[in-house]
Amino acid sequence: MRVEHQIRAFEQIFKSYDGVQPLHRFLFAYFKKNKQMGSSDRRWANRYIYSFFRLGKALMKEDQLTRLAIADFLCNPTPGLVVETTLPELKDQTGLPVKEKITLIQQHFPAFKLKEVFNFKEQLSEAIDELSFFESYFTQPDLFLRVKANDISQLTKTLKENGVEAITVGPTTLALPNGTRLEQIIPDQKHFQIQDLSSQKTGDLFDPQTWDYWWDCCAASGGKSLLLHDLQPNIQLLVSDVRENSLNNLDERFRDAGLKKYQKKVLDLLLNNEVDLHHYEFDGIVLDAPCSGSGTWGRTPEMLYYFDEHKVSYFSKLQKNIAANVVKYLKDGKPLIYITCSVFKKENEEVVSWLLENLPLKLERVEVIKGYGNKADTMFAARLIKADASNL
Ligand SMILES: C[S@@+](CC[C@H](N)C(=O)[O-])C[C@H]1O[C@@H](n2cnc3c(N)ncnc32)[C@H](O)[C@@H]1O
Repeated sequence: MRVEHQIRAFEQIFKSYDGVQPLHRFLFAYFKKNKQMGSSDRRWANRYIYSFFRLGKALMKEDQLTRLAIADFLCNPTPGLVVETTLPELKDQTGLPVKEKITLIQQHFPAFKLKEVFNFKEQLSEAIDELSFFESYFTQPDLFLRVKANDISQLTKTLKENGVEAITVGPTTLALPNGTRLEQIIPDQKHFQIQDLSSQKTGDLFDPQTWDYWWDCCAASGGKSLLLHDLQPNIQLLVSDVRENSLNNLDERFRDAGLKKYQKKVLDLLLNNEVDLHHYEFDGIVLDAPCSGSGTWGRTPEMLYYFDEHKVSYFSKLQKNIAANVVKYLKDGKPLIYITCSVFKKENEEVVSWLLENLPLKLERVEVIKGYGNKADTMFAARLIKADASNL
């Protein structure tokens, strides 16, 4: 029977996946190896495994098939065969809003606790509304584009002609349904950047001035540098990262965006970099720090199941050490922009408190950028100004 076939495919994937690599990468290799799976098999397997992880650790005492049916019910507006056969009493309710579906699940399964979807003891950052945040896991986040204001209407039109409804969420931001195959519609991606809405909003704290010299010190492939450059094209930039291969992807993106004045270095910011940096003094530093990524798990829900909470303390220590090593290259009176895509207090407010206590910094602005109401990631950003230590 078809439903049994779907369930077997789901079970085999679940059994062979151990959470070590990102699920999308694992599935890519898995489908390549299991060529007997047709496109419909792959689509259903994808839907089931992602929905399953979105349930986090809720109702762990229920059997796996019941949990799969509950997850599929909560995450999808149309019924799958698993819901039809395992929870037939709910199969006509799949089109209801998520909130109402949660209430139905609570009625059928009184042991269901929303907070077990995000089952971590670490405290969340204070500004986060827990229930809305937990609920957001049942909705797949959107795909966001950052577009030049002049290009937004043409891009919206092209997308529409190709059957994609883009929503304008700001003067330079479009939201698209996740899974939109952009590269097939617009192969030349020179006129926009794929960047989450909350990540775009971190730019509100940058405020770069003409001819400033900024350092994007954990640059990866340069998302924040491109944002800086769009805010103020006349700046000079140093971009660095510990991973050389991530920096390799950046040249083409920068060229396409017209970002020419930059220097690139591979630097491990846990080490002493005096030899490389002794003559540098920056007008601004963006520290987009390595973190748990817990604000982005709506896109990688496997983490709700596999994340090892002990890593939060590890990241917190790393963040403090990196910050301490970069602040010495900042001019007095100039900003350090500390950013994480974490929702944990230990990586956010607690790191900022530590920075204020231990480094010559004053807090100018701090914000939890809540993406859960906008189908976006949740991020944390603080703007800290370097003060002459004698004035503190
Ligand atoms: C959150 S990601 C940066 C994302 C990037 N800024 C963007 O906008 O796409 C954090 C980066 O920190 C880098 N990183 C981790 N440990 C580091 C270290 N010890 N020194 C320098 N960079 C490090 C990682 O390689 C990773 O690329």
